[in-house]
Amino acid sequence: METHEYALLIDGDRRAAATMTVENPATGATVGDVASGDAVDARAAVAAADAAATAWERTGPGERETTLREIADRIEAESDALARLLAAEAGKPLPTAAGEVAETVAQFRFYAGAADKVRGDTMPTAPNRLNYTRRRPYGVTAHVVPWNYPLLLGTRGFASALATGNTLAIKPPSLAPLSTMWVGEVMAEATPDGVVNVVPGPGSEVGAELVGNPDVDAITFTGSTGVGKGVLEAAADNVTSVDVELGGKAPAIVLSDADVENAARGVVAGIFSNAGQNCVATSRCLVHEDVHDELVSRVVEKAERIRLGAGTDPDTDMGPVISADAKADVLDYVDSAVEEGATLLTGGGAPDDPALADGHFVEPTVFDDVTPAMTVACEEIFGPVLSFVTVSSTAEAVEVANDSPFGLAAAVWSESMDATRVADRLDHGLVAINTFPVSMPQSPWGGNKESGIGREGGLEGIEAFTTVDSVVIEHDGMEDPYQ
Ligand SMILES: NC(=O)C1=CN([C@@H]2O[C@H](COP(=O)(O)OP(=O)(O)OC[C@H]3O[C@@H](n4cnc5c(N)ncnc54)[C@H](O)[C@@H]3O)[C@@H](O)[C@H]2O)C=CC1
Ligand SMILES: O=C(O)/C=C/C=C(\O)C(=O)O
Repeated sequence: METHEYALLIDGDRRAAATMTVENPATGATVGDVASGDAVDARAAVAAADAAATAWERTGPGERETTLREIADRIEAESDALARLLAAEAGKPLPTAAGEVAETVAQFRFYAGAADKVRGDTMPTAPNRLNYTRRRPYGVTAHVVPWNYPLLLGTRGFASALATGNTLAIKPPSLAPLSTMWVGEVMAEATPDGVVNVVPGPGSEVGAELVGNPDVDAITFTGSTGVGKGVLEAAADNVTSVDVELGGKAPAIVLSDADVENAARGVVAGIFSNAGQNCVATSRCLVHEDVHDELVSRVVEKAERIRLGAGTDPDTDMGPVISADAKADVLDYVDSAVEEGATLLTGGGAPDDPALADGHFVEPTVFDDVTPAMTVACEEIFGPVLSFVTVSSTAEAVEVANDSPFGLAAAVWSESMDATRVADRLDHGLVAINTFPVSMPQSPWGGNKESGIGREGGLEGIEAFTTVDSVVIEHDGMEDPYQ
């Protein structure tokens, strides 16, 4: 298979550095090599973005719209190859990778269309006075990107920041960095030098420098809650604007009047897509006792039909998890559930197929008899492990769903208005009814409580990357205040 090589991308230059090798988590085969930068490189990226900021802000929205459309067209033209690269480096099935590339293109087009719709307000104040607001880009924006949906999650920030006239310093994920490099190169080629800078490297060096650099004006970070709290502290030190999207423990609530087959499809897709490595993965299913048996049997039957394999194999339904460490963590959670008294219904280990022996595979795993206090019902697993918690009323389902430090996403299945009543009471930033949570370019995205601060996506992405200045005009001159 073709391999990919990427250098650091700073101020329009491709700069060499020590490299790190990227492996396919399904096979261990080398997918490519990427330069690994350090704090000095990250500072150079910020300096380049700072130097380019004023000129980029002063381009008209029409020019930025054209640029974003060019980027979208180019990614679309290369979408098959980019999807194959993403499938290889992240292990996700090709249709999932292709869907992520398609959404990347759609995000660039959405924000291209939004570039000339960044508006302010006029406010009534006093008879001879006009007060209006204008939105301005922050300036230099730092983007720390995760590996689970590097294109979808990265582009949400890249496209809205560029459309609103900001410049970018990007830290791709350390695992699966190559597709971010690809999109970074496309963006850099379409924009003046310094507008887009990309520095892969260790999070503790490159990421920490970007989020702690006083010349960065806004930060967007997606990743673990632990690292996210450190990012918030670094932002506080410099009083930098910051959005963080962190961990989750999404409840899938199935009420007694749900269409059980529809719910089973949604619960299975919600937990097993991307091998459960999804911050909105519906990893705890709060099922009403009246439909418990039917739902559980349908879910187990579907989980057992999922075909494991390499992302690049067209027969694959679910790929591996991202690394050997991730696999060990997921299997530790499985052990904890067994020790704490849950009933293992299917899966629970690595597959015994010798063809999968070189990959970090975990079987689709389903537990029943889970209580809300068990570790698997409380902590983010980031793997293909579903826990059934039985509830006996809608009120109990809402209480259990909200009793979590996380508040990112939830899903509700019901054929009645109970679905919207429940949605109304959930303290989660994203609620899906009769489907599972998915991202769309038009929709705001983000979490409550420890799942994050701020919203990106949709027109909220425009707000996330602009500051509001208020301008007051006195039409008839001032009275002398000292007379
Ligand atoms: N909300 C989400 O979508 C995601 C959640 N996670 C959660 O995090 C767990 C660990 O995954 P990781 O990729 O290791 O997440 P992480 O939080 O360690 O890393 C996320 C990104 O931050 C960077 N980073 C690391 N240390 C940093 C620092 N001090 N300052 C700035 N940036 C830094 C990393 O290089 C990476 O690009 C997962 O098992 C999952 O539970 C991970 C990825 C995405
Ligand atoms: O829309 C999807 O399929 C997945 C979206 C996942 C995220 O936004 C996330 O993990 O943060």
